[in-house]
Amino acid sequence: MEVKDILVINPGSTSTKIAVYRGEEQQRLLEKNIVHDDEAINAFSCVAAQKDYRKDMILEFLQGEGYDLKNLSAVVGRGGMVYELSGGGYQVNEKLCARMASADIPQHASSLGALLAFAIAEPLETPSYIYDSTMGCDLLETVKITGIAEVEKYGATHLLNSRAQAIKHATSLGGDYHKMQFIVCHMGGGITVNAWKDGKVIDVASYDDGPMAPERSGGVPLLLMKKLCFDGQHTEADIEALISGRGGLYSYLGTKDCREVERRIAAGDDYAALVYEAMALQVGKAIAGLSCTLKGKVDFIILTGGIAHSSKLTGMIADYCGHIGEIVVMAGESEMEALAAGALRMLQGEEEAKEY
Ligand SMILES: Nc1ncnc2c1ncn2[C@@H]1O[C@H](COP(=O)(O)OP(=O)(O)OP(=O)(O)O)[C@@H](O)[C@H]1O
Ligand SMILES: CCCC(=O)O
Repeated sequence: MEVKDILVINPGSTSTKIAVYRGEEQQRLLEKNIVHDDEAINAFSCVAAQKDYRKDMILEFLQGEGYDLKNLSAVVGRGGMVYELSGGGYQVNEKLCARMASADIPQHASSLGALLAFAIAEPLETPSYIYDSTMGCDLLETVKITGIAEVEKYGATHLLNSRAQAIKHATSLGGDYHKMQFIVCHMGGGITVNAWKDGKVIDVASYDDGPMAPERSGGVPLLLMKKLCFDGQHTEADIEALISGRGGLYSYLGTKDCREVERRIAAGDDYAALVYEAMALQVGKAIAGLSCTLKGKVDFIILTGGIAHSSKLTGMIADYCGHIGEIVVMAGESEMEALAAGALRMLQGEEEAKEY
């Protein structure tokens, strides 16, 4: 089939990134990072309720650019927090949308990817997809055992960017990432670390059990968490915000911006230096833990995401875990290109679009 354009939608907690890629060459025609007003976002009762607000802003932008939606061959969104998904791509249908909007899954802006893609594509009778959902890991059965029989570990991670960077690095080595064993640590507002074998994520240190991050708590000793949960002062929403949104660096230093933390350290702020060192240590410990899942055979360790721009932090992490394998810094992310490339493969039948 002739591929015209692919609209890519990547919803984040504070912004919706969109881009239009043209044809098999994937030439980027348009792109925009729509930044949302904090107050507007906070006024919604849940993430799914933001769908029409964000959809209208996307359509307004495209209309303003004079873009004709009839040129779209597909719309692809970031995959969200549905536990049952595995890696790769899915066709979006009503059942998947209902699950992404359900209150039973963790609240995360990525779940809007399917809802927005479907809402825009459906009236155009155009296919919609998600690719590499945040929950699309293939955890080992042993990894799923938590220590409490009622609850099973799930794998929430930055799968999309991790796979994109791993493919890039493996290709630069002249290899196939399916045949390599490695660890990817994505460091943005949240930090997640994942272990890869046979082209799949088999273990994860996530934002609720892994390292602290600019706005995430990471794993906190359970008895201390129990105390906070039952102290009569914290609501469920407060606890959720401490885990994701107001935890991590923000909780200690009142900022989520690592550049600001580094400015404070340079100005002699010992407390900022202590907290930043703790974050580097926790990342190093997560990488070391995952090297155990890979039984010590680690071909490389990729540090990626916005914070990987900091040579200070990547140096501190390498200091803790450089003995485990070669550290490769790939700052930033390639999520938009990865979504477009996934959609193109599905449109062309090179990769199966799974059905939920
Ligand atoms: N040059 C730099 N040095 C240090 N930190 C940086 C630099 N550039 C960006 N950062 C930090 O990267 C973080 C944001 O990263 P990024 O933009 O990848 O996150 P995000 O997209 O908001 O979240 P996520 O990646 O978790 O979805 C911020 O803490 C920011 O301060
Ligand atoms: C859930 C994976 C991405 C994140 O931590 O935000």
